[in-house]
Amino acid sequence: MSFFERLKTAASAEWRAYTGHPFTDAMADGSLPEAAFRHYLVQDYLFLIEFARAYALAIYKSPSLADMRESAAGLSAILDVEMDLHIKLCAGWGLSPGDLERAPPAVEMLAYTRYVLDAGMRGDLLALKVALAPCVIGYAEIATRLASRPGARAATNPYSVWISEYAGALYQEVAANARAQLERLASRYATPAREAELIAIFREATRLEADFWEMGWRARP
Ligand SMILES: Cc1ncc(C[n+]2csc(CCO)c2C)c(N)n1
Repeated sequence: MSFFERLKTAASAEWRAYTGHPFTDAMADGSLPEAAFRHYLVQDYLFLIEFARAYALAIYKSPSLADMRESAAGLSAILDVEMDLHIKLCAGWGLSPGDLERAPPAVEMLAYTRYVLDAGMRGDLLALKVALAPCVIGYAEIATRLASRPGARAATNPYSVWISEYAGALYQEVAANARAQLERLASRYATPAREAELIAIFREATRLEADFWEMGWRARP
């Protein structure tokens, strides 16, 4: 079994709660109230700013130039691609990038981003990439599942743009690269003695991802 499969198996209850959250199903069938999605997306913009810092930390923590380039590509995927989706969608509600940056941060956003940054600061690159894995690999898995639902990508679904973005080739490749890098790092730096610590980081980050959906889900009118 691959390293990532072992992490997922060890955190299977948390992984299921995250990747199968009702928020995601409601995006697929278009029934998610706009207010819930809007709250999620504004907080996700703040989340991406902090995650950009986590990728910058990963560049710093990289033992090799190849690892550095890998994290630099992730950083650019956030700053140059992913945030554009948020800016475009929020512009439709009359929100400017400045409005988004000034939004009051939710505790779920703070808890998750602080956790990942802290895991990265006290640990090595592998620990940081394990903390980032639920985010990068999870969204690719969720979007692929949602895109396979009938009507999910139809123009009548207000969430088709979001689904198509993460189910699209670009993000699928970002996730595949992240997964391959995780396997490479694990083969070099994971030892049986470290496995419990790495599983604990993965489980906690996955739980905080589910809490992030839950934050949006609670914002339903
Ligand atoms: C709560 C939350 N979790 C995951 C992602 C997805 N994501 C964040 S950074 C990144 C990698 C490079 O773009 C990806 C796929 C998100 N947007 N919000």
